[in-house]
Amino acid sequence: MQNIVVFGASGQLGHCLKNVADAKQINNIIFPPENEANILDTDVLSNLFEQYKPAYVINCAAYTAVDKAEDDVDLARKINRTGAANLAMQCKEHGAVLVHVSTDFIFKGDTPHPLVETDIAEPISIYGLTKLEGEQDIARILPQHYIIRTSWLYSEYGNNFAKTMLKLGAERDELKIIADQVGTPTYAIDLAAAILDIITSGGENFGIYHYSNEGVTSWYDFAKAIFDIAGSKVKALPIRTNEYPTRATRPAFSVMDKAKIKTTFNIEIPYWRDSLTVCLEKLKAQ
Ligand SMILES: NC(=O)C1=CN([C@@H]2O[C@H](COP(=O)(O)OP(=O)(O)OC[C@H]3O[C@@H](n4cnc5c(N)ncnc54)[C@H](OP(=O)(O)O)[C@@H]3O)[C@@H](O)[C@H]2O)C=CC1
Ligand SMILES: Cc1cn([C@H]2C[C@H](O)[C@@H](COP(=O)(O)OP(=O)(O)O[C@H]3O[C@@H](C)C(=O)[C@@H](O)[C@H]3O)O2)c(=O)[nH]c1=O
Repeated sequence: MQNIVVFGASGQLGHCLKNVADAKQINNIIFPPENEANILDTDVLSNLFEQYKPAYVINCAAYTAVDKAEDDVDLARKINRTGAANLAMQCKEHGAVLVHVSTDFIFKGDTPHPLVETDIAEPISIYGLTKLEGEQDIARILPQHYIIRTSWLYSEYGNNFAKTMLKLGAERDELKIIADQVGTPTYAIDLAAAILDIITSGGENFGIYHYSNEGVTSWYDFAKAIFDIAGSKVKALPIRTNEYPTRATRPAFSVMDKAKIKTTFNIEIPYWRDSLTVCLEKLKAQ
């Protein structure tokens, strides 16, 4: 099999891809460090594509600070839109397939049903808008793409809600957590495994796919599960969105329908609480 190159290798999902690729003994996968693989530097990209001649490129590089993006629009757009477009152009020139990771935050969050890939995207934050622009540029430039929208990523790596809850839970007696934003957490290790399964299947079912863990929850219930499984004594109090003001607005409902990815690639998706248990066990063992 030809080379796979991962951009954004030091981030949360990049780490998980490395972990899963090692476990699956996939050896033809390259993880160049960010300082040697800036997706905004087209000369650097050109050299990397010449050097590794990838058949597949996985883009995990992104501006993911949702609140900060509201005041840092130019940089968020550069990384989430221009960076994604740069990779698509390089892929087009060098005959590579691009696997790009996107987000549930491209949706407004007001549908009465789990979101399917063809539902209208209507972002309500700068992060969501710039991620959508990235998707649209890729689709325009490169038909050979997989855009995988995921939600509420967490793992033992990087910064994420699960690790924040464990940290705050150890410092405080009680925590107020939003209970009226509903979605599905995704263990980044499960997503990494799904991405590598799609690539190694070698098919050409290009397009947009939704992937999260199975089930539905709120941030409050997610936090409660984290505390229960970890044995934390902290008291979690459910609150409404307006009781926890944030710079960016987040979707109230961003549960995604995964039928397309499951049937196309024959993927089995774990239930969110089962995967959370696995992750918390790994964190405990660290
Ligand atoms: N985290 C989440 O909850 C969710 C994430 N997603 C999407 O999943 C993908 C992976 O997210 P996740 O791993 O959590 O994100 P992280 O923030 O952990 O990782 C993003 C990585 O991108 C790197 N990066 C930023 N700018 C550039 C650049 N110009 N060139 C190369 N690399 C760059 C960052 O490096 P540095 O740290 O040095 O800036 C970082 O290593 C992203 O596309 C994100 O939008 C989707 C849904 C949920
Ligand atoms: C820390 C904290 C957060 N919250 C709320 C705020 C917010 O609505 C929700 C999650 O907060 P966070 O800031 O950790 O997560 P956030 O950065 O909003 O997570 C999002 O990240 C981007 C990258 C995505 O693509 C999304 O899918 C989603 O995972 O929990 C509380 O209610 N109480 C708290 O103590």
